[in-house]
Amino acid sequence: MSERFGARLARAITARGPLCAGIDPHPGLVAEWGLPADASGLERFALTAAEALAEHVAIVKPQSAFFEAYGAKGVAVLERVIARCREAGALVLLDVKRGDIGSTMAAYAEAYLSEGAPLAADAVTVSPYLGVGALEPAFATAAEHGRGVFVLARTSNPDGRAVQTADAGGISVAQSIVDQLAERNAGAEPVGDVGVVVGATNVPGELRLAGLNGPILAPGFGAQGATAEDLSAVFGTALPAVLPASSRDLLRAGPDPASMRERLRGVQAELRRITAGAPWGEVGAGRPASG
Ligand SMILES: O=c1ccn([C@@H]2O[C@H](COP(=O)(O)O)[C@@H](O)[C@H]2O)c(=O)[nH]1
Repeated sequence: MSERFGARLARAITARGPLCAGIDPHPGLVAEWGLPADASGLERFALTAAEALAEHVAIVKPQSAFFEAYGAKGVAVLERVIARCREAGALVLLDVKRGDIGSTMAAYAEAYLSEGAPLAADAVTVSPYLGVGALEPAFATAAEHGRGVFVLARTSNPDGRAVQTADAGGISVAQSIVDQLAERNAGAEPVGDVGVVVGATNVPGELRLAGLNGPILAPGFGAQGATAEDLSAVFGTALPAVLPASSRDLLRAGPDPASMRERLRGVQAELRRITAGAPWGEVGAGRPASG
């Protein structure tokens, strides 16, 4: 069996910091970069971003939707972007937000998490709307191949609030997802292989995350308005397990790679300031994690 994802992630973050750089080739950004609205423009955009950023971050998150929009050619570009990021020593978290009944989930797991699959990444995002149990094939395939899974819990968009904060027997739906995943990660060192997605735009104190023993992907940082201070406030003592994710804020500095790297360095400096050198992954067990 390959080395576990949680161990690989912790090592990468210790070397390069916790920022997760997103590659989201929004059509508007592709146009702003002066590139054509076709698969060749998509490829120039995504590979330029990968070359500028991937060497300097622990983890890169391509957003699959923007590649799928170009059909088979776009998916072929995505394969090349995954390969390029991994060559640069970054882990790749493919943002696909898949979720289905278990038998279909097994096919998604093969597509994204099995060895040798054309779109295999180091980790993927999944949706628990069909039940955390339905995601079992993804957890199993990920574990078998040293890969990870990030489950949506409390997303960064305002529309997520109603369903995710609904009552699930005395706790919120989001908290029940976190708690179920915490059981899976129990005892893993330095952290488990199953993470959650919790937006940096959320209200401090809404979730108890300290017991998760897994990584927390925090989109909403940057273009959606959350700042480094918000990360501190929202995640509290769980901050050492957080991977702040930022896409447009970095990509808007392009197409010049040096300008993108300069923006990246600025964001990384901000993150060092709020984490004050605390080792990544060491969350105070049993303490309230946020708020
Ligand atoms: O709750 C969520 C889950 C995923 N995302 C994704 O993250 C990036 C954010 O991009 P920015 O440009 O930094 O806003 C994007 O791919 C989303 O699909 C999220 O925003 N919130």
